[in-house]
Formats: sequence, C-alpha cells, structure tokens
Amino acid sequence: MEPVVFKPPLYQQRYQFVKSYVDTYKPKKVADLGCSECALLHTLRFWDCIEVLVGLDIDEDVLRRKMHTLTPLAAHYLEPSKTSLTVNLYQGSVTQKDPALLGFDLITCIELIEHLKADDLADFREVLFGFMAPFTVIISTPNAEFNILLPKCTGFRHPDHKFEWNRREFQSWATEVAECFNYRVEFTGVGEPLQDSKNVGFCSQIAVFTRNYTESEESLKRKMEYKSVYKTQFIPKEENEESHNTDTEDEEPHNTDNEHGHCMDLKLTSKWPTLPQTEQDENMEPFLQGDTLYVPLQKIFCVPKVKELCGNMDNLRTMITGEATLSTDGNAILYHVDLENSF
Ligand SMILES: C[S@@+](CC[C@H](N)C(=O)[O-])C[C@H]1O[C@@H](n2cnc3c(N)ncnc32)[C@H](O)[C@@H]1O
Ligand SMILES: [Mg+2]
Repeated sequence: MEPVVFKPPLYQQRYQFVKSYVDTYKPKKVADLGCSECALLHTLRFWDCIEVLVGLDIDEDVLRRKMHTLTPLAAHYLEPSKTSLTVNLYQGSVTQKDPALLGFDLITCIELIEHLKADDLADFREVLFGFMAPFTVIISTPNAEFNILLPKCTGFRHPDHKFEWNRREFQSWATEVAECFNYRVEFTGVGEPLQDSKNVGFCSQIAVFTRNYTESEESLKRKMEYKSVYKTQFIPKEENEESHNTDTEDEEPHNTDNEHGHCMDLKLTSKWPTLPQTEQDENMEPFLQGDTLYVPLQKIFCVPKVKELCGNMDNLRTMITGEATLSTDGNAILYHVDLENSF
C-alpha cells in the first residue's frame, strides 16, 4: 500500500484549522491543553486579537524544551503588534480545576484525549466543560477508521494512546458531553482520504463545541493547582517605555508617551537566572578561538537600532536565549566556524 502523504503535513492542517477559527471569531483569551512543545501557541502568539495565551501540559520537561521560542525576537520588535500579549505556561493536568483557565474564549485540545485513561477522560470532561467552560472548545483526535490507509499502523498510531475512536464513538461521546454541559457541537476533520477511500472519513476528526449560555462568575474562588512554569509579556512600547529601566519582576508597566511608535517590550517572570551585566567597552571585538567565533553581546548592543529595541542588555540576552548559543558567562554569542569548508 502506498503511504499516505499529507500536504501540508497533518499536524500543520490541525493548526491551520485552529488558525482559521481564530481568524474568523477573533478570540481574546486562548488556551491549548496538552500543548506539548508549544508549537500551536508559537503560531498563535502574534495574532492581533489574542491578548492572553495559555499552555498547559502534564509534562514539565516537554514544556521547557521549546518555551523560549515564545520569547519575542528583534524581528518581532521591528514589526510590532498594537496590542499586548501575555503568555503563560503551566505544568498541570487537565483533570485538575485551576482558576488560571477560567474565562477563556477558546480552548483547544489537539490530539490530547486519546492519551487519557478512562478515569482521566471522565474527569477531563467535567473540568473542561463544567469548570473551565470556555465559549468554544476544539478537540481533535485520531479517526480509527482511517488507520487502514496507514500501512505502518498495526495497532494504535502512537504507543501512548489509550484508545482510538471511530467516528461513531467520537461523535457519540461528544454529543453526550455537549448535551450534559449545555453546548452545541459540530463535527469535521483534517487529512482528507484519497478519492476512492472517502468512506473512512478524515485522518484527524475534530469536534467544535460552542457554549449555549452566557458566562457566570461562579468559580473564581477556586484554589491554584497548576505550577507556573513560564510567563512572558509583550507590551506595546508606548505603554511601557519606563520598563526598560526596571529589572524588578513584579513591577507593572507605566503608561508613557513614546516618540518611537509602538514597539513591544518584554517582561519575564520566569525562573530564569539573571545573567551578569557586561562591563561597558570591555572585550568588545569578536574573536576566534579554535573553531568558535565569539561575538560579544556588548558589540551587538552598540548597534543603535538594537539598543533602541532592547533597552538593556538583559532584554537582549533574553531575546537571544534559545535562539543562539551563549557563552557560559552569557556575554557572547558563539558561532561554530567550519574552518575546513570555509574556502
Ligand atoms: C500528542 S501530544 C499533543 C501534541 C500537541 N497538542 C500538538 O498538537 O502538537 C499529547 C500531550 O498531552 C500531554 N498530556 C497527557 N496527559 C495529560 C494530562 N492529563 N494533562 C495535561 N497534559 C497531558 C502530553 O504530555 C503530551 O504533551
Ligand atoms: Mg496522540
């Protein structure tokens, strides 16, 4: 059997489905449950309508692996958004009730439910639809009927899957959930089968639930269950000019006028270590040691546009972290130079 090749890849089609929803309905508060390495959050972080973006996963290591990719880079400062954005990542389970996930417009669960044991799935539906109760929920999960078109798939598609449902099973679970929690639900999917195998349905089946009632303030008193892993904030510069000069974690941005327009600023309240400030004018020039080129951050910081955009060296370091290799003292970017192939 010819392997099925999706173009674009299936995971991108799932993200595209969410992005199209966001484009159409402009949710302000969006959360992704079982966000893994934050790939969906990464694609949503500069959507103008989104003001709060939250990721939750039970696996802290997987969250930490790529969380730095959510930090704004110089390029984002050059093409800034007019609105502020707060990104929060939490380690916790979708079976726990935590007020951090109250009041959301959209909650996505992309390829999550099939990783939950029966007891957890029962708790999850109560937590998501009964407690979090967002306006919209998007759930995607494998469609078991499609597996006959996947030659390498002998059992479940992934060893950690606890189940894979056919369309009837998924739709009956989702319809019952919708009835129970006063939502309506529609079904669709991504990953179209070839023409002659249409009867198997989409590779990933998707349910979109919409709440039938207006939000109540009922549950804001619940106690925190999740562990905060990371928080980053993108604030339009005119609202936050003075924060360039502050390094305190909890200080709120001040409103000030800004002649430079609306660049964004970054504030971190994560547990990252504070790196030492580079001595002014010391060791400024790049140098080669073995096959490693050291480019002092101070040298980069001296570029007027960089200085204007970053405000201080710590912001520059934060922006670079995860994107390039830093020296152990955090004061230089390291580039590997391939001396053998450089001529
Ligand atoms: C297949 S991955 C999801 C991938 C991701 N949503 C995407 O589309 O790229 C499933 C994720 O769910 C997480 N997970 C499993 N059980 C969970 C639970 N009880 N609460 C929160 N996350 C959970 C796993 O750690 C894993 O990162
Ligand atoms: Mg899966």
